[in-house]
Amino acid sequence: MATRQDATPQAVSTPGREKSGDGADEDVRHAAVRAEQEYVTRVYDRLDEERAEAEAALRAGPGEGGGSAFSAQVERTVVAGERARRLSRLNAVERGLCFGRVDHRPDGDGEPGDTFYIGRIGLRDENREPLLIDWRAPAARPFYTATPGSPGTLARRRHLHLRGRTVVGIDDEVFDLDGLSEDDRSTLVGEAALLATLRRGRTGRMSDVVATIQEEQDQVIRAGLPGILVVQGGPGTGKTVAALHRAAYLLYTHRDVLERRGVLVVGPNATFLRYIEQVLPGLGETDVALATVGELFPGVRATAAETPEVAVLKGGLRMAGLVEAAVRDRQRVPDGDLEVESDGLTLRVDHETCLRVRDRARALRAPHNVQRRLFLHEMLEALALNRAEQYDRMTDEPLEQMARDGGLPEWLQELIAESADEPLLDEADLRLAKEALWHDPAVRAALDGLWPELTPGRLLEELFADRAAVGRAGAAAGLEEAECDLLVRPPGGPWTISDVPLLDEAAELLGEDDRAGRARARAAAAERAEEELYAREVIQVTGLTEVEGLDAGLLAGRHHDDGPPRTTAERAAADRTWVYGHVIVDEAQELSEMAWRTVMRRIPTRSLTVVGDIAQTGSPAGARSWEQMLDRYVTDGWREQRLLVNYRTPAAIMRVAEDVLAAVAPDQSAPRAVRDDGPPPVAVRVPGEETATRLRALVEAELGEIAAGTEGRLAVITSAARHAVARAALPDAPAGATPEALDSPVVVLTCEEAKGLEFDAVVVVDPAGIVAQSPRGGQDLYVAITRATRRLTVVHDGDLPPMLARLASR
Ligand SMILES: Nc1ncnc2c1ncn2[C@@H]1O[C@H](COP(=O)(O)OP(=O)(O)OP(=O)(O)O)[C@@H](O)[C@H]1O
Repeated sequence: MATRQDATPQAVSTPGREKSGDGADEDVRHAAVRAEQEYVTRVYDRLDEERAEAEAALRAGPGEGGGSAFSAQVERTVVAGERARRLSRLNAVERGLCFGRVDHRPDGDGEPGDTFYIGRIGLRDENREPLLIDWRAPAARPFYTATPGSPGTLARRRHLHLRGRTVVGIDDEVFDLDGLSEDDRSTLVGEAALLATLRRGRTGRMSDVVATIQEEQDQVIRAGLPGILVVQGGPGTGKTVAALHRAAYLLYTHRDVLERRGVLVVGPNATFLRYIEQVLPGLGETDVALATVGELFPGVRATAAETPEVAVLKGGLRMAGLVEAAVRDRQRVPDGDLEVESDGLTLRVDHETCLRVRDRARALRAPHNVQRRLFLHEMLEALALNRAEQYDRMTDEPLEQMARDGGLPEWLQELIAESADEPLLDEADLRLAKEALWHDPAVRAALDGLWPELTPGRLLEELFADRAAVGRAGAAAGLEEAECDLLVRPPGGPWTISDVPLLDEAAELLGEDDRAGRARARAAAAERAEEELYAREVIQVTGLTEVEGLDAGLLAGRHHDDGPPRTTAERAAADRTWVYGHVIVDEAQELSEMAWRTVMRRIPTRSLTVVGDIAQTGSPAGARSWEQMLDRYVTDGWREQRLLVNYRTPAAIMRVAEDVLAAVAPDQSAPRAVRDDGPPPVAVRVPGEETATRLRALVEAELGEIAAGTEGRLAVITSAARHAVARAALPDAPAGATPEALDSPVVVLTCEEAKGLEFDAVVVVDPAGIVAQSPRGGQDLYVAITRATRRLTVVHDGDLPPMLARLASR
């Protein structure tokens, strides 16, 4: 495990050279920057050439090639897609293209050591010599892993700071002074690259940290693909950032598998996904599907939450039993015989036969909608036979009477006796009879009533609207009566996040209904034609537009609202049964047991990265331990990697957070803060009736502090009780998980909505209310406090909760 020293690079400078302001030192710095500028200019020139080549290739279109018309079409589509993706990657890496350099020690034979430049993508010069090493390549690894204690073969690591294409600073860490050439030794400069990065103002979007990845994070990023890797770490330890870099790294190293199967990142809410979505293109990757749990069921976008009681109930594993029982409850037999009026006859199937047919259908190891086909066939057969018997009787009875009365000639009597042993209907007659019955609305309604074709939506909607049905299924699943009451609701309401795993469960048990199957077949047929069209569009768009102006989203096909899906990620997101190559779950502590079932269905290979912090669990249905959630899915366990250093929150604020954590989860420990800057956090007592005016003034003042010369962001994080007051006080600030929330200088959020985000200044309103509303007594307050990167103010009415005693009052 990395120590703090391991995780924080130590700037080592040549004695006498580290002080700025020294004229000789400035000369050295300028000379070094000039030399690096020359190299960086070469790298950008190469990038421009590659872009021009990629653009020209896309414009020219693929060659004719041999093969059938269809295979040529497929080939053209694939080639155009590849080229479009390449161009989109080249466009996405413009900012900070080259950010590092490593100098290896000379080898034993006195040969000078290798020097490599590290960047967002790999580039080669015209002689195919490496100009820039992709950050994910093995040759780049020492850039991230070398520490003063174990430098490996590195003599020096250099960070390059770029503004646009200009080198504006360099920062050296020397591991072996003797390993550097005389020239290199004379141009050493030092500056803390990491801390400089961490002090940047927040922009409302997460940025990548590819230039300053720390050793313990690097272990997460480059861990092997198979199995479950749990990344447990306190707030601000870079879990999200490491997980996203891991997605990019895995796509680079296992491209063959992952490009075909895709990578899914599951996040806590839509705002969070917007917050992180820019990171991957910056890392040269665009092939990742992002979704919340509420979006894992295609066609549903659930955002509404349940009350805590219902969320706990619907999140528990007993719901799997409930859904199963609800499905069985829709496989019925009449209390007595089945009787259906058809064509003037009362057709009848006796109760025993109904039971037998139902049991035979149930015994089929198939989902409900498939079992239904067997049920229908056998019931139609029973009805057809009954109808034939009735017709038979109608003709036979008068004849028999006539025979008894002696009114039939002998030859006719013999014929009747001979036909008595023959089946009433031969195979062809039976088929026709079943078909005819199936077209009779009365028969169809009767059979549909016994074993309906169900969609997951219909099953659950009808279940929750029917207290008696909930009671029957609930009893089978071990629910109390009061719990059944909680589940009942009128039909027609929106799906909630907790419903999504139940819909998924139902879909598994129901199987595809015919309509969905037909729609899918149509979509598949349309898809081929559409892909061809897409390729043509891309070429056309490129022909018409400057390459810089191309929408990377379009080229990558990530987001568009019309037409069938285009990329692997999009196809995967539209297909409930899609099996991903790897799944990353962020803020994973929030997932319920039922949500885990849904996620695990998407990844039967169990190649997962699970990222979270048990100490931050806010959802009442969320995890109390990783064992609770994961053990049942693996036989040979899972690996855990802990991140222990907080890169976000300054030490003074973290001390307050530690007190909160000690009070609410004494068994958990907070991460160590790497930053020790910023003013001390404060508490401001504001009587309830003055909250609106004072909050407005306070926010103004805070904005003045953080926005000076930067693009600072501020969040007001409130208890549910004070949310409306805060919104009224700040009418111009967006509230909640809206798209504008990330772009606005001020936003009003609940603790739940603030999950995973960060802001330069945080104003926490009503800490006592937040503690009271946390299902486990204060985790929400811990989350709220640790969103701050620079300033924290806590606004309270009555007494401060004792866990905040450390705050200075203002
Ligand atoms: N190696 C690094 N270099 C620069 N910045 C970093 C590094 N690691 C993390 N950070 C920054 O620290 C902040 C916190 O990172 P991140 O959001 O990934 O943490 P987290 O562990 O997911 O936090 P939480 O659990 O609170 O959501 C981000 O601004 C991130 O860019």
